[in-house]
Amino acid sequence: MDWDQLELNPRIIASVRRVKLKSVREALCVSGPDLQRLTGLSRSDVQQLQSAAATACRRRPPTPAVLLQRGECGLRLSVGCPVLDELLRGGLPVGGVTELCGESGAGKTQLALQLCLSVQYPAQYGGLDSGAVYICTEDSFPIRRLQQLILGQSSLRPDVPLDLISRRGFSDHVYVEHAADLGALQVCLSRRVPLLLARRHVRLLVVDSVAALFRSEFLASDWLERSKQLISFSHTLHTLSLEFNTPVLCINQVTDVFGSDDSLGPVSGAVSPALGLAWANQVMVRLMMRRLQGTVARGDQSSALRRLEVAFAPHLARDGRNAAVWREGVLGVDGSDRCVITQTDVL
Ligand SMILES: Nc1ncnc2c1ncn2[C@@H]1O[C@H](COP(=O)(O)OP(=O)(O)OP(=O)(O)O)[C@@H](O)[C@H]1O
Repeated sequence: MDWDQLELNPRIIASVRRVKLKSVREALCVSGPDLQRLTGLSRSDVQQLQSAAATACRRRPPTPAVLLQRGECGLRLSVGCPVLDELLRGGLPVGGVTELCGESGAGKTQLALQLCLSVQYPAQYGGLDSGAVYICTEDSFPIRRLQQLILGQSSLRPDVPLDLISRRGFSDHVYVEHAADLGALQVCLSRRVPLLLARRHVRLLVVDSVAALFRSEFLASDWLERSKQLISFSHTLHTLSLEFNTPVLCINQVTDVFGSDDSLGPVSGAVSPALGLAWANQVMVRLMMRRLQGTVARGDQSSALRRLEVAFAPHLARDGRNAAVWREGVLGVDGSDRCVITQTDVL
């Protein structure tokens, strides 16, 4: 950054130039009286100089609310399906943390893998022309399923020219990390992930899943320590997301909801995202994936019916779309005769 970029009186800039400080940042390493002595400026001139330099050097990422206000959250990462993109007004917001929660087998990992491929397309096809980093905390990375999804890209993405799909080395741009405990996660998020983001190798961060580590490492009585760690973890995610303009997707499990009288056991069919309010307050968008009582038929194939719902988001209505997991990926049920719902309780 050059001195001319600072909003300062040209007389002050001329004086500071004579001293030959290497950079604007260096001016902040010299005390006020020393700057006065070196430049011959008055105390108030030096104060103006220091505050202009500090403002210019401060890299405070704007909050999601500010980004939304400025319309900078407009950039989205497509999910790779028009029906689901329509629900999300284009896909995942690029600045902020999105949580995808749901019961086991709901299809969360399937959607996350699909996003790892979608991010690799150019912007005109809803991608960010970059790779993804996928942090596994619990299970091993589903490499076979990823390869199957790569082979299915031509069916999933009829909007993309075939030669563009076949030229992409999709699997070379998905960086897999394993973090078995909070210490390993911290190392990963503070060293390797920022490096991948800074070098523009990736522009999507997936954590699968957040609940696993925070559930296993803390006893119920450690709730205060757990909340502190959760807030510090989410702060790291927000900073990475906003500094590198990168969507962050956190997968989370759900827990059964118990009625007021615990002896009656869990309320049938009622679940709530794991990790409670301390975590819920840290995410910008919460999506929920559920398995419904029904199936979707397509030709001679059928699949269990699912539903992707917006639980909360600053820019989205609470709404949902029915979906299914196919060999080529997760697709919303689109009302055309391609998919027939044979039995369901929610439409
Ligand atoms: N090749 C495939 N073709 C069709 N459906 C598939 C295929 N592979 C997986 N599925 C569906 O995806 C489901 C698993 O989804 P996924 O692994 O995303 O669940 P999840 O929500 O991440 O669960 P968990 O929290 O246990 O990891 C399977 O039960 C199956 O219905």
